[in-house]
This record gives sequence, C-alpha cells and structure tokens, in this order.
Amino acid sequence: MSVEIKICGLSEPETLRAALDAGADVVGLVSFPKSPRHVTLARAGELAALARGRARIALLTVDAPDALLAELAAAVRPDILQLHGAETPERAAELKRLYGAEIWKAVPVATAADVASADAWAGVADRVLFDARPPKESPLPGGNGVAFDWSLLASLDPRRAFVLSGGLDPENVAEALAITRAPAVDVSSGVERAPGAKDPERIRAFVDAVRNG
Ligand SMILES: O=C(O)c1ccccc1NCC(=O)[C@H](O)[C@H](O)COP(=O)(O)O
Repeated sequence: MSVEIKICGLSEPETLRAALDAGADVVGLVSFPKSPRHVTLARAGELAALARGRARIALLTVDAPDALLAELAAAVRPDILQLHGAETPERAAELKRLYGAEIWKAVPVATAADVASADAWAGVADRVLFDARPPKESPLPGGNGVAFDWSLLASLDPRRAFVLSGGLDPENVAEALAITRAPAVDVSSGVERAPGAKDPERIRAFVDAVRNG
C-alpha cells in the first residue's frame, strides 16, 4: 500500500497548490500564533476551500479554547483534528464527537517509553503522530525540524495507523521509511527554504522521495 503523505504548515495559496499538485494526501493548517506557519481564521478558510476535494485537510491546534476551535472548525471543516497540546484522551473524544473529524494525536518521542505511552490513545486517536521532542528553547511543540531515533519505531506493527514525523526531508525520508515501515509521513521544516516559507521544489522532491525512494 502506498505511504500517505502529509505536508504541514501550509500558509500561502501558492505553496498549498504546489502540495496538491505534487500529490499530497493530507495538507495541514496550523493555528498557533507563536508559529511562523500560523494562519488566521480567514486564511485558514481560504486555504481549506482550495484544498477541499483534492486532499484531506488537517487542522492543527495546541490546547485551543472551545470558542476558537468552533470558529476554526466552521471555517475549515477539517477532516482531521491534529492535537499538539496537553489534551487528554477524554478531551480528544469530546472533540471527535463535536466535530466528527478524525483525531490525530501528536506524541513526542525521545525514548522507548515515549513510544509505549501512545497506547493510552488506543480507541480514541485515529492515528498517533510520532514527533520529536521539541528542543528546550523552542516555543513550538512541533515543526522544529528535529528528528528522533527512528529505530524506536522499528518494532511497531506497520498495520497500526501511525504517522512518522519530525525532521523529515527529501534527503532522509526514504531511510526513515526503510527503518520504520511507517504507513504515513508528515513534514514541515524539511520542505521550507526558511521557517514558515514552503519551497515548492522541496515539496515535489519530498513526494517523489516517498513514492519512488
Ligand atoms: O509547524 C508548526 O509550526 C507547529 C506549531 C505548533 C505545533 C505543531 C506544529 N507543527 C506540527 C507538525 O505537524 C509538523 O509537521 C511536525 O511537528 C513535523 O515538523 P518538522 O519537524 O518541522 O517537519
């Protein structure tokens, strides 16, 4: 089966189109004001309208309050809610009920125990997204362009619905897939020319590296 590709942190129509044209399966919109990839409510709605029907849309939030989530969900109509904060399984289940979207829960990984902690999300998260632990000085819980030790995932059942994330790029994704046999990959910094500025050429190179090694 082909590996699912998510390009995250798209914030401009031009680069969103590049991701869609390259064949991304999922496009991610970040609502987190400290992020260089943050999109306003209006921009999120505009980008979602461009993507709808061509790729699934992931809305990424970090402990967003109810009122903001309701506004974002109305504007974006996300297929996926990707949670990067301290959400509990109960909160995630509530959001799934409210918005009828898949839940992808980011789990930061540095050790085997971190990977095992993902079991707490069984039956609640449709996917666990294994991401690197953010560097101490980073204001961002994700999107830091940092990889973790991929061998920590090597014994996971590839039939399990997980997403490999963190520090992937066109140059390393084939090796990451060979080690983890991940059914899906997620990238942000690795397809940028500067923080928040996606590079269409690197987006195409990433998709090509996943599809063709
Ligand atoms: O991308 C951001 O700026 C961001 C901000 C706040 C929470 C999460 C964020 N990104 C999460 C993602 O889904 C990234 O794609 C994932 O962490 C991988 O990022 P990268 O290592 O830069 O490829």
